[in-house]
Amino acid sequence: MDIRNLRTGLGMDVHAFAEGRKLILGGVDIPHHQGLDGHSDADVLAHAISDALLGAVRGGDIGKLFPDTDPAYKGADSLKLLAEVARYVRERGFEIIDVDSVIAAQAPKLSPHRDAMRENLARAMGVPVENVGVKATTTEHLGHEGREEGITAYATCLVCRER
Ligand SMILES: Nc1ccn([C@@H]2O[C@H](COP(=O)(O)O)[C@@H](O)[C@H]2O)c(=O)n1
Ligand SMILES: C[C@@]1(CO)OP(=O)(O)OP(=O)(O)OC[C@H]1O
Repeated sequence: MDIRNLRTGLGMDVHAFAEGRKLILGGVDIPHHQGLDGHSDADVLAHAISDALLGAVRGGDIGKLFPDTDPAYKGADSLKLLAEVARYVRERGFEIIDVDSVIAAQAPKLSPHRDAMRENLARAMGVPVENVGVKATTTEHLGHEGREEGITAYATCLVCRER
């Protein structure tokens, strides 16, 4: 492998909490008194990872591929969008090597769901689960996450151009 073919990507996304919505993170339906608002299922983690991958291949961003004005994506399963992004990355000649992420959420406690999220994300991207990291942190009650107004997710990835 020629290291000059390596590319990194960085993604972040924020969604606000809303009553009467499900909380879907990494494709896991997490029990909570409120969920995240959005045009899609508002899976902020899947969106941040999608943007990291798109950034690494200079492929724009999730809103370019899946406009939030398009009724086709109303209530969309973001794991399916992530799988489409992974296919797009491969079509552009890149292999997905590694993905890491962190979710900033004051509540709920996310660590019990970590491995289920990793497995869903890995399956969607077609990579081994060992190559997908998910972490969680509170923001010590600071900012919109700390006030439980919303959740932020950050992701990085490493890809390699194969052809
Ligand atoms: N929503 C969250 C936030 C954090 N965790 C876990 O707790 C650990 C400590 O968090 P601090 O913000 O106090 O540093 C963190 O490392 C996570 O393991 C969590 O599960 N869910
Ligand atoms: C995923 C998409 C799909 O319409 O929907 P949203 O749930 O609005 O999520 P956001 O991260 O705000 O924008 C990306 C959109 O492409």
